[in-house]
Amino acid sequence: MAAFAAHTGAATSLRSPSATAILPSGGGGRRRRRWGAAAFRVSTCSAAGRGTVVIGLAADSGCGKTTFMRRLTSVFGGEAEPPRGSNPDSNTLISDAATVICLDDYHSLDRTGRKEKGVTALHPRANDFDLMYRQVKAIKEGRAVEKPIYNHATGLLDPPELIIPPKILVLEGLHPMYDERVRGLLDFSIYLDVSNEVKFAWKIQRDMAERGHSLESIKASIEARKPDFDAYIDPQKQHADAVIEVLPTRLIPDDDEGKVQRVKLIMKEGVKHFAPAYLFDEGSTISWVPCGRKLSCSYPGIKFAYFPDTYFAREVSVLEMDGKFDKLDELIYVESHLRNLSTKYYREVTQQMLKHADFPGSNNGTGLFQTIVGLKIRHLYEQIVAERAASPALAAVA
Ligand SMILES: Nc1ncnc2c1ncn2[C@@H]1O[C@H](COP(=O)(O)OP(=O)(O)OP(=O)(O)O)[C@@H](O)[C@H]1O
Ligand SMILES: O=C(CO)[C@H](O)[C@H](O)COP(=O)(O)O
Repeated sequence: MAAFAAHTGAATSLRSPSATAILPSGGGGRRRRRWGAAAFRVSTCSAAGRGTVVIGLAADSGCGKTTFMRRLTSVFGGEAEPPRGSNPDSNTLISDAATVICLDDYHSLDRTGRKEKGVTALHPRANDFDLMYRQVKAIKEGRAVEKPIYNHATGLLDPPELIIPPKILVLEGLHPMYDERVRGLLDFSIYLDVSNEVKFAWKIQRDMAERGHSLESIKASIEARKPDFDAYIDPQKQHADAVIEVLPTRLIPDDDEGKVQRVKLIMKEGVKHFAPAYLFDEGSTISWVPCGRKLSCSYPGIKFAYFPDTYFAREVSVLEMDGKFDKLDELIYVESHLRNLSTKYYREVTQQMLKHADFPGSNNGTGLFQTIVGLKIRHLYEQIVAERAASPALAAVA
């Protein structure tokens, strides 16, 4: 418990590991829980010292957040693993530099509570934004917190786990940009915008094949969530610094198989420490078919585009890829035509993609753009650290 004592500091929201605490309400009422030291895992991440850099990743369930997180933590080095020796149903992932927390842990209503009150997990009433704000702020300021755990296996709120401030904290989930106070703590934010058609295809693939759900129940669950998705989740994309949009292909007329996707990386201009990647010539409008002698393409081929645009009245740069790669090692040909990738060495994008060739989306724009955003976040993190090192006053207020 030495590490715990060292990090608790003055956070008023912190509780002693053996104390009784009031947790966010579940099952319709406030619940009292008692927990012991065995429930906690002391993170191997060292405290950031100069303040944690906080990244937000928003998307609906089943839109690829976990896959993106695995790509992102890999860019920083080391495998992301669940906390060791703690709750096996923890949603947290810890790697050398980053800790990823899932915002489902801030559900204030458990599964029964939501059913009783007739709200979905996407509704703000089912989530404790006050606690989310207090805890993210504490971590950003270098103080450990005891974060609740929402157990997806049981649908209950479990005893909390200790989160020690890492160098990089990633908030992944339904609502990282919903609450203005939490949004204000983010150093960078991403929204994964998967179109209904594609979302449906992915859900069917996962929930039917891996979770044994029926087609009807998947359709019903998507329909039931849609009003709250439209009201509370989707609008967050206007606040994101980068949006990865996944759409049906335009290369196959009336495609109904959903195996090929058109993916857009929408990058806000003017974001500190974030210079959008581009194709050939910054600020131009470009359409590029790389298939030919240097890139193998089977039907329906590959088409790239790059252009300036506006998104929610903000200036953005857009990179677009429609189609899929046949041979991932040939990706170097595409990589060598992209600029401002924030790579540290030749072929880094290609290497990252090859390293995770078994991840979903590795042969298309989802994997490529997630990898590029991962590199951009590493660059942003390094810039923030360098800036704080150069200006101790900045570090103090971070
Ligand atoms: N880029 C992709 N291309 C194809 N399928 C994908 C892609 N990303 C995710 N999927 C599919 O969607 C499923 C969900 O992906 P993932 O677990 O990364 O999403 P998630 O947002 O973390 O989901 P949840 O919030 O429900 O845990 C995967 O099992 C996979 O079938
Ligand atoms: O939208 C979700 C985010 O992952 C889940 O549906 C929500 O967290 C509720 O989880 P469960 O369905 O396991 O009770």
